[in-house]
Amino acid sequence: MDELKNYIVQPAPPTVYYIPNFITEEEESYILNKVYGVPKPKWTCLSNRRLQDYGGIPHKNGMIVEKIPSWLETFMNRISHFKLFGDKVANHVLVNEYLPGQGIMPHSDGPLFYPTITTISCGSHTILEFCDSNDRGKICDLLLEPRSLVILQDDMYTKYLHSIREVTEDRITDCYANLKECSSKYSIGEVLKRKTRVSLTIRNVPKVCKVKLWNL
Ligand SMILES: O=C(O)CCC(=O)C(=O)O
Ligand SMILES: [Fe+2]
Repeated sequence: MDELKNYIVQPAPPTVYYIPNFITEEEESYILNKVYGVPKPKWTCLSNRRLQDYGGIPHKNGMIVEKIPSWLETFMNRISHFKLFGDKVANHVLVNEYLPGQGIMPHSDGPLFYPTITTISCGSHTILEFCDSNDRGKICDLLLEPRSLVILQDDMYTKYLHSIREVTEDRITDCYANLKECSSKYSIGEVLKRKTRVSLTIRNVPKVCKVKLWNL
């Protein structure tokens, strides 16, 4: 945790860490190859995005644990190293794919996860927006660059909702809370076109059940 203190995003409510270039370009291509190399049934298709679950499907009675491929474990270990999940390690990865114009409605990740979200972005930037859960008033926006890691905890997990707007481009404003932490230097007014973004959301599901499989 201590090594994260240089990455805290100050104008945002507690707590946001933003690490640009958390992975290299080679690792980004490697992740994209693995994500697109799965058999088609691995994808769950929703109306406005596709996703893949690794580690199991979180459930209130406990997640039935599934073996995670070793290529993903490499990145989970890199996250677990920060000790963000109490005395536990990451045990679940949600892969989301967004085409330009796709997004996700305001929501909170809820009680099935330890209240820390860590997300690696691949292939495109996006804008992650936060709003108040009562009046939907804007709290802040974060510019997530490709290859970055964002970590959300505390009020940013429990109190506010997060969302991604269904747009194909974003105009840079000085309102992005992490603009000065970004690796690229953007000019105000510049327009960034969204490409296909694949995000890896790496979390801990505290309640798991290991089913015993009998040989009948
Ligand atoms: O893709 C992202 O960065 C956010 C995904 C998300 O909020 C979720 O799946 O709960
Ligand atoms: Fe979420």
